[in-house]
Amino acid sequence: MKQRSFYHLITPAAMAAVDRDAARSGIDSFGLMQKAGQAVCAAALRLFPEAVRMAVLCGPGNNGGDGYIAAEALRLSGVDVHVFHLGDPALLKGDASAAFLAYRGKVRPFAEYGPCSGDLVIDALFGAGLGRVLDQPVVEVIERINAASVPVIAVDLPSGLDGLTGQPRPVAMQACHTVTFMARKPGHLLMPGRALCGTVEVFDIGIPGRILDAHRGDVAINTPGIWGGSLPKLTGAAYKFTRGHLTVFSGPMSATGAARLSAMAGLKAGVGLVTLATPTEALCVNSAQTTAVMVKEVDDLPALHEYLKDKRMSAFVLGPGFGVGEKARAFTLALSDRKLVLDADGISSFHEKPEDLFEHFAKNAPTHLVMTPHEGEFTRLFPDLANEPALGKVQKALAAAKRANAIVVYKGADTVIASPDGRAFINENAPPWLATAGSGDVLAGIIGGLLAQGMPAFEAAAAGVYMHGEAALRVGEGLTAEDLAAAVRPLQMETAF
Ligand SMILES: NC(=O)C1=CN([C@@H]2O[C@H](COP(=O)(O)OP(=O)(O)OC[C@H]3O[C@@H](n4cnc5c(N)ncnc54)[C@H](OP(=O)(O)O)[C@@H]3O)[C@@H](O)[C@H]2O)[C@@H](O)CC1
Ligand SMILES: [K+]
Repeated sequence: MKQRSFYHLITPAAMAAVDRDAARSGIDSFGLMQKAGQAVCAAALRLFPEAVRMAVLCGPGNNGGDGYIAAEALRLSGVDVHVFHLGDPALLKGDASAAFLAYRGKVRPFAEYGPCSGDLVIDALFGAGLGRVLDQPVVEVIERINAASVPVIAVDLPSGLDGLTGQPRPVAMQACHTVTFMARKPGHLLMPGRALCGTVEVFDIGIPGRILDAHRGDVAINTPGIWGGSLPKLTGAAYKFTRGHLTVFSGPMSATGAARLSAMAGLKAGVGLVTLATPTEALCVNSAQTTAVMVKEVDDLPALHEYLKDKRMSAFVLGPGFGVGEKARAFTLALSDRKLVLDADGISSFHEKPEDLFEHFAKNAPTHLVMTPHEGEFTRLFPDLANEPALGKVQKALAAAKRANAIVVYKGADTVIASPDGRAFINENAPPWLATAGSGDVLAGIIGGLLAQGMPAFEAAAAGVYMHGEAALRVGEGLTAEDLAAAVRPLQMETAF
């Protein structure tokens, strides 16, 4: 697929390999550095023409080299440039050394830099080559710059930010703008990295696409450009039974709202029929509150087995408001050969023995289980992964997906959708106001609706997360989960570019 490479992210390690291959293929690596530094200069002049002085902080590697190129270009533009070097500039090697020699201004030791009002900081300390936790003196300067709130333009990555995990090591520069090269890295999208980068500009320094493609992994931005072709298609011959039948399990009398939100969202996502499977005690309240959604009593396991005899029931959502406990476990396991979205209480019910869940779904190939844990639920089911500081959110979600043989939607401002086959997407279209009570119930319903219409599980989960973000953007700030469910729309192929 031609456009595929555009959406893929590149890890810092892969970028280093790209760098090596570019040099081997005869591309002038100093020329790349010059273009990178010039792009940083252009961003500084464009965004901060009023800066009183520009302080360029240069580190010991090629990120520092970009800083020297930018500094010289700024100096030639008449800017009052002050360069501070971390370490001994005489130790610079290769292109970075050449960039240092090309700079015609004065260089002072890093420790002499103190932020002043009117400064613009150009942060060229560390980029993709950050290999360990920062030393204390560097930590202190970064903290001082962050506390002074002077604007910072970061070269490639805010220094201290791990480009793979999006985590600070242990602190990172707070940038208002980041200029990166050729492609974003996972750390530009994952939190808190995304917030530390400010706006991210991807500048093309001219590395051929074939070299980038050779090193791209399986992590991409969650966008219709990748999975749009798998979206349900409405044909003239469609009628309600050909558009799938979603079942959402309701909780007891006192907790029915969550399941109704899921049911409504599933319907809005385009599924032909939605049934709320409800305990008898909640029948009246569910019947009184639904119109397009049908209601059916399913009280216990025998009733569920009876219900499942109808093979037209194409997908299920279990968890929102359902209640944690034995009934949730038994219902989930009874659904192990069906397409299932397991959310909320459905996930938490396996807190004590997650292996029971994993074993029952282990043989499905390809998987048709989608789990949608938020941070707390993820920790309940995968405590070892959640508490492993060396792993980023993508690696955690991928490891969980493999262990559970499930699509894992690890929710948050930077929701990661991971597949047991090693593919992962990072979502970026969710506005902050999406973090509201009931929002997760709506998401589970959308994904269930897409599963019921025949979309493969990974693509359904990714598209569901994207449509959830779109619905929140459509409603705007101050949304409630009811507004959100009502604003869900099937994604049209025209918008799936
Ligand atoms: N990709 C491309 O095609 C292009 C890439 N370009 C640019 O190159 C950048 C990557 O350059 P890079 O590989 O030299 O890494 P960089 O970030 O400068 O750091 C490495 C240095 O830091 C050191 N060091 C590491 N961690 C440390 C710590 N915690 N505390 C202290 N020191 C630490 C490390 O030391 P060492 O580990 O070797 O002892 C080494 O000296 C990339 O971000 C982009 O800006 C552009 O020029 C255009 C073309
Ligand atoms: K940097």
